[in-house]
Amino acid sequence: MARRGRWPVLPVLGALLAVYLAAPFVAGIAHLGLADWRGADWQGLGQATLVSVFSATAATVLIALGGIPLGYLLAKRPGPAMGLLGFLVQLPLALPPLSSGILLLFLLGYASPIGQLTHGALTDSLIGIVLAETFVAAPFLIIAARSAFAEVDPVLEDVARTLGHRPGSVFLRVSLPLAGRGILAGLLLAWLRAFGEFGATVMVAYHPYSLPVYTYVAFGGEGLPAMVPVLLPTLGAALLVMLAATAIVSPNRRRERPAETGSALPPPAFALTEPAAVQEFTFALARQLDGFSLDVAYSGTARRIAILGPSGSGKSLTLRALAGLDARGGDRLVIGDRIWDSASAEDRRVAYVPQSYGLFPHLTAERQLGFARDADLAQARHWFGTLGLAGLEQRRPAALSLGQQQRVAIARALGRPADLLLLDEPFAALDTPLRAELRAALRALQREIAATSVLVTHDPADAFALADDIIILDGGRVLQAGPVNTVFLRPRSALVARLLGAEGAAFGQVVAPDLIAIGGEMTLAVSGPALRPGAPIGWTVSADRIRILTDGGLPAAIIAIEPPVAGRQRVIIRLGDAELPVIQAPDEDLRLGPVQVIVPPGAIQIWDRDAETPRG
Ligand SMILES: Nc1ncnc2c1ncn2[C@@H]1O[C@H](COP(=O)(O)OP(=O)(O)OP(=O)(O)O)[C@@H](O)[C@H]1O
Repeated sequence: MARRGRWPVLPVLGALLAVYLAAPFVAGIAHLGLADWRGADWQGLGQATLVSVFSATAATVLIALGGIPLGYLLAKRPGPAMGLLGFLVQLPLALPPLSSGILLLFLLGYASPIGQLTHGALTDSLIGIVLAETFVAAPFLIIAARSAFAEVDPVLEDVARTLGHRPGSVFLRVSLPLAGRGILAGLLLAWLRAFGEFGATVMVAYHPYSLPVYTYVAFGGEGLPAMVPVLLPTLGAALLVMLAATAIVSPNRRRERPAETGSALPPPAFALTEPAAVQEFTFALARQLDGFSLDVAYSGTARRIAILGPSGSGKSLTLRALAGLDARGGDRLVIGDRIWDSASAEDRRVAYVPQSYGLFPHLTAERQLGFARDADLAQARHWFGTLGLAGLEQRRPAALSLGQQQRVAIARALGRPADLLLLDEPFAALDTPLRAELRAALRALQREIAATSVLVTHDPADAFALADDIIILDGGRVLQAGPVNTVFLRPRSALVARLLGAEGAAFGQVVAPDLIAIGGEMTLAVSGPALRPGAPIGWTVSADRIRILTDGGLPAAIIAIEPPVAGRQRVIIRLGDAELPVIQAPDEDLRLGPVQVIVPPGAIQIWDRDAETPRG
């Protein structure tokens, strides 16, 4: 369809408004020549300007003192009471300033109790101007501060707590710096609003003249020609503050470039150390949330534990509870000789690395390392170097690749005394080669540290590589826990087998403690704990562990061949009564029909169907 002849409506509408907004300034320039420069009352104008600059600055200081904490509370403590408070403190913004002035007179005027107590000092005085300006301008800062604090990622504040910082210190070292730009912009806006305040000021404090009141009086006495000199201080202040605001809110001029990932990583340099002493690790945690309840428990002596479960099963909640975040009464947490049942996050010796790594965007890697309240900089630097990060000390997180960010977070977490290393989905954001590289680095690290590590993952491969014990979660409950191998070979149910990566499931019966019948008069030798002869079982095999041969294996048949995807080919075989997927390298010679297969006993997962929970 022809588009010619169409009016660009949106640009025209925008341009019209822009022209209207700029036009008064142009008109003002035209009046410069007509202005009565000689007759101007420069002394009166100077005094009024001083009054306005002083009062706006004093009001802004008052607004900052109360408005920044108020903005923080409004952002971080949601609830009906805070909602009501937020509504109330924004009301002055909605009121015509004259009405605000009347309300202030009810409160502070001569006839009010406060007015009588202060002998009228709060009206018709410089203090009165400051109070009127504070009332009208405060919402600008409160709103800006609330939005700026709301944008601070709560994970960063959580991480700061696990690094030993109390709430006041978290506020000063994390929340305030990160919200700083928004707050500064709000302060500038509040100053401008206070500087230009007329309506409330004229009601509360007609004297001494502030600049807007002086302007009004001069206009009434001398008319428009006297106005050009009067406009100068106002325009000057507005220009200065606008320039400052633009400089504050404009994005970082200097953009650091993230370093390369993958093969550019220097190899980790771990030392070989003696295995750490065995210690007890026990926890029992319960949380009742809106629509989700968590009730998990574990007890063992493994030093490397993986929590595996599908999305939304409660893995991160469990990890947060172990870190002492959202601590509740009734928790049980024992590690070695330490009992942390009711210890807060600040007091637990945990190294917590959340899924997003939780690096503070305003700090260089070096300063992240020294951030913990009880940071041992030498130890943190040791981990920094060991994890192959040397040379990146002065980089901020934005200039680090994801893999590097993860390792900085681990070095920071371990750069202080820690008995428990908590890692939430450490590889979730990484591509496959980097994943493998960092998995190897983490494995080496686990050997070197004395801390017990708990790794949250939804990938069974992570659990096999990095855990001795595994806890399988679903719907906030533990489905099974125990040594990785045992849980793999003897999952409690088909669901557990599936969560451990099994794709198909078949039925059979135990013939001997290490032999199962799978239909078609076939039997399979299996490994793992002894089975109960006669028991009905479910069984499956990891799809990538079955080998298809032309000769020398068990008789089977290929019943489906799927096209190769990403260098892997999936076929379905029939073995006994079972139909199982097999994943292997693409093979052009594969045909439907009889084949032979090898099924390693250690790849066969078996569960007792009598004992299987109904959920499976
Ligand atoms: N503060 C909260 N209030 C209410 N429900 C919550 C809260 N935090 C988490 N949940 C709910 O608790 C459940 C478990 O969340 P959790 O983050 O622990 O899952 P997860 O197993 O880590 O999932 P994923 O693998 O997707 O990260 C989810 O249904 C989630 O919506």
